[in-house]
Amino acid sequence: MSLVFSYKEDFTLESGKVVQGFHLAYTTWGHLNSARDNVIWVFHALTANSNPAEWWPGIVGPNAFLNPEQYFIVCVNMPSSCYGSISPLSTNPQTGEPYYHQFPMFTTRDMVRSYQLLQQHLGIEKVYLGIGGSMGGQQLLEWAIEDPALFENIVPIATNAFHSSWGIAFNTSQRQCIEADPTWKQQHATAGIEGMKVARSVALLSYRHYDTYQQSQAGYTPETAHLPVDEQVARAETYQQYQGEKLARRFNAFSYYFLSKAMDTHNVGRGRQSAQKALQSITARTLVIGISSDLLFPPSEQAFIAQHIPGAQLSVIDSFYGHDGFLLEYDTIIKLLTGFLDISSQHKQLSTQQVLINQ
Ligand SMILES: CC(=O)SCCNC(=O)CCNC(=O)[C@H](O)C(C)(C)COP(=O)(O)OP(=O)(O)OC[C@H]1O[C@@H](n2cnc3c(N)ncnc32)[C@H](O)[C@@H]1OP(=O)(O)O
Ligand SMILES: N[C@@H](CCO)C(=O)O
Repeated sequence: MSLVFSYKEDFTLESGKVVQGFHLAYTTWGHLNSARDNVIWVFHALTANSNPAEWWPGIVGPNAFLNPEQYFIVCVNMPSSCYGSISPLSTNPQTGEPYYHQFPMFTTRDMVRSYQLLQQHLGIEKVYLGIGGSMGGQQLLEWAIEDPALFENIVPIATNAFHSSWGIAFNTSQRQCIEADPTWKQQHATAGIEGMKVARSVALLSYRHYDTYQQSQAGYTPETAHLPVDEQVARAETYQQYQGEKLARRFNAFSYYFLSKAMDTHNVGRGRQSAQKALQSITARTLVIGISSDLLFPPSEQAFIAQHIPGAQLSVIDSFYGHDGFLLEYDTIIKLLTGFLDISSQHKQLSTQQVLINQ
């Protein structure tokens, strides 16, 4: 069910800026059981939406591993995204016009603080499993630190505790692409869209891997393969162009810009002594998953997370997809989740038995 949560009060962001209310588009699927202990909270990454069945169909959906028959599944469209939550395209109550460039950036911590208000609204006191990849994993870690008692299990995938200099450099280059678009300073919803196409093609270089391109984009497009060498067009060339066009059909340059800024500021250690200390405060059972060929969030970042969360397990999936493997390696992720959650439910039964025996 697609829903919208509206918060009417002032909401103060980490930056000190105040938004006069906000709204969150979210999806719920299934029913909260009487024990209120079947909640799965899924966090989406940069350009996805609040419907995980669309972008994680192997993992979430009817008859899938995370299914609405068994669980109450919640996913929120992150603030700044153009899929229904407060964003640069929303009306600024102070001017009556869209925010556009004046949008107050939501950090990953601000996002989580907005989700906490939705959590209260939904009457959720416990989350059985929090799961998310990339920027979704960043929010999950923030929340597991903000409110350690909330999560029973967490599975952060292909993510980090603070965004790396390498990641910030990639994001900066992408914002430079948008800034170089002559329409970017204009006040309309499609400003910067040509720049965003180039930004996406730069981003693809960090989401894929040398081997992904070698295996899926070798050679020349069939239409030009017979032409003289100076007229041939490489598959990798049209692929890069196509990916930019494809995103421009469904996304917005303002959202892209502010989300990439938010990712850059992600640091669970901010105001908490250090990232290590912050991670140490997590009490949820934790499985951290990495992708062996991830150039953007390399496995060393997941090793760092697992090293500092008490009792955390680490699994690295051997994949040639690169960072986007977290969206594509369904079968392996499900295998890992099965092992991890089986043990969790055994623990749950055990602790219930212990409670009964103690009584
Ligand atoms: C509201 C929503 O739609 S949200 C749901 C969609 N988006 C998201 O969820 C965001 C997360 N998902 C993603 O980032 C991506 O979908 C991924 C990573 C899961 C998969 O990426 P894809 O782009 O689908 O796969 P891949 O990299 O193999 O590219 C396939 C596409 O490129 C095209 N393509 C492949 N090679 C070439 C080439 N040489 N030249 C031109 N086009 C090419 C294919 O025809 C295909 O096009 P299509 O998507 O229009 O069918
Ligand atoms: N490919 C992902 C971003 C990588 O985290 C997306 O478009 O959301």
